[in-house]
Amino acid sequence: MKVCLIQMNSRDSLVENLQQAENAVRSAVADTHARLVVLPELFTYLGGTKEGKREAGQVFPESGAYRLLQSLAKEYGVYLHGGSMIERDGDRLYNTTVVFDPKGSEIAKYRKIHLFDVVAPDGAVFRESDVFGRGENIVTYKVDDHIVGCSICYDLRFPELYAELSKAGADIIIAPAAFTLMTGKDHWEILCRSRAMETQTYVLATNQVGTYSENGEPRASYGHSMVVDPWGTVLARAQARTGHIVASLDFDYLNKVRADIPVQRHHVLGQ
Ligand SMILES: NC(=O)CCC(=O)C(=O)O
Repeated sequence: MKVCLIQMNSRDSLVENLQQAENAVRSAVADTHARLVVLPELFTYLGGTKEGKREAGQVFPESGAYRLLQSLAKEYGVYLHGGSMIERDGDRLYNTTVVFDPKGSEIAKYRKIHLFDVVAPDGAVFRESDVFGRGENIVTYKVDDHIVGCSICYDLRFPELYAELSKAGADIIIAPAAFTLMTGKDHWEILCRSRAMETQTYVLATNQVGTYSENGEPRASYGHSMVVDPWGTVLARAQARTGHIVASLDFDYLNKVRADIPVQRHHVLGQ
């Protein structure tokens, strides 16, 4: 199965971000003919202000970002994993992934479980829970015969979520992200490779890249989106610029890794 990860530089303009995403999906599909295409976290609106986030909130299924992804999935006949967008449900906002199948039908919706409430060592303050409600459900869906598990960005730091997705049968786990430059340079690759090795799955980690601002403060995302195989090897890696990467997933190889080191059968604690 061919997969394509799109690395974007989203900012605080919904209109410009949707144009950027549409152009990126069109050129990625034309270039790679991938079966599964993945966008990054908050591709519709990143940073900005609390009011801006509320205005950019998308009501499902009628709002623009939802319709755009639906029509692109159908036009190209691909599975489109919509990174995440700001979802508005009544008064509440969520950081939400929506996934469409090649007919343009919604097949999964995942709300980010672990919200990024952190003061980074460089003093940058992130308080996602000031804006977003927390998701409560573990979500998987199927691409052809393969189960795909959903996570978003900070979720990468919580191996118990990945263990649950693995128990649910995931062969692929997807992590759209807006991982910070500051933390990403030290942690991103190690986290992606660790989660892939522990779960013996393909991890598709699609990051934002470049600068934006949040409440007037400068922010930067790390880039370096990557596809990691179940052995922990990086199959494809983006640099620190917008664009896309492609990789072919080999499920015979996945089965071999699981047969060689059968960790899923050897858990004795907490399973
Ligand atoms: N958007 C996020 O969840 C950021 C997570 C992050 O940068 C980290 O270091 O963790």
